[in-house]
This record gives sequence, C-alpha cells and structure tokens, in this order.
Amino acid sequence: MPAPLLLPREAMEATRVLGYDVPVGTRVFINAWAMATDPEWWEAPEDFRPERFLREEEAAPLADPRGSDFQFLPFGAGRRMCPGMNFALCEVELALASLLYCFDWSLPDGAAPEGLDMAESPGITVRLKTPLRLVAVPNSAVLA
Ligand code: HEM
Repeated sequence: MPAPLLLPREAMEATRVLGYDVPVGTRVFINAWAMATDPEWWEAPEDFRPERFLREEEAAPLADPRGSDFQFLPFGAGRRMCPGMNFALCEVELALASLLYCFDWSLPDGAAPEGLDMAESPGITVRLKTPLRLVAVPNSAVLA
C-alpha cells in the first residue's frame, strides 16, 4: 500500500461508524494500509505474495486497484481518488517491462529470494525497510 493514509476527508453529515458517533464536519483519516492488511480479507497479509493479485487464481480475493474494492485502495477511492491512476498504471508497467527487457537481474553474493527481507517501513509513503539490492547485467542483444 504506497500511501497508508489517504487524503483527509470531512464528514458531510452526522453518521455512526462501528458504534462511534461521527459529527458533521469531522476530519476523517482513512487507514487504507489497515484495510489492505486486514486478515478478514487477506490470507497471511504480511507475506509478500504478489500472485495473490492474479485474478485467474480462484482462491485470490477480488482486488481491483481502481477504487471499488475497499480492501485494496492503492489509488484511493471516490471523488478525491488519484487522478493520475491510469497514467501511473501504464507508466509503472512500461518502466518495469523496460527494465526486465533490457537487463538480466540477479541477487548479489548468491543470496536467495527466500531470504529477502520484504518488511515495510512506515511513513507518508511506504517503502522497503531493507533496500533491495540487485545486480543488473545489460542485455547486450538489446542494448547494443
Ligand atoms: C503508482 C503511482 C501512484 C499512486 C500509488 C498514487 C496514489 C495516490 C493516492 C492513494 C492518492 C489519495 C487518494 C485518496 O485519498 O482517495 C493520490 C492522490 C493524488 N494523485 Fe496519485 N498516485 C500515483 C501516481 C500519480 C500520478 C502519476 C499523478 C499525476 C500525474 C498523481 C496525481 C495525484 C493527485 C493530483 C492527487 C490528489 C487528488 C486530490 O487532491 O483530490 N498521482 N494518489
């Protein structure tokens, strides 16, 4: 979850959430990170399992990133959701595809993928606690 707390909202009318009264005008922070790591929705939420997002997997929960599945809101939801979402989704795919196409990637010093520390570091944006270090060997057939 890149932005753990979404942009602040303000309650437009008085309401009641989980037994708590929320008066009109209350500043509300949405903890999208907590929703994205809720064990009620996610099996072993702390584990790095990118395959859980493959829709073909029957066991995978529904997790569309476009703001309709509230257990996964990388771009937020509603009127304040990220206006750059479509651009970002294309951009990330293009950058990742280019890196994979142009370089052969490996872990340094014979490290094994299973040993990688995928723990997150909290903040306004989330990042890996331990930086991921990789060896990139240019693919000479492509970059020549
Ligand atoms: C992977 C890349 C990106 C991620 C994960 C991301 C995520 C987010 C999130 C979570 C929000 C808050 C949404 C909410 O509170 O409901 C947001 C807001 C925003 N994003 Fe992005 N974003 C990304 C890329 C971009 C790009 C490329 C642009 C512009 C070209 C952009 C422009 C904005 C703007 C202007 C807002 C504030 C919208 C408002 O004030 O209503 N974002 N983004």
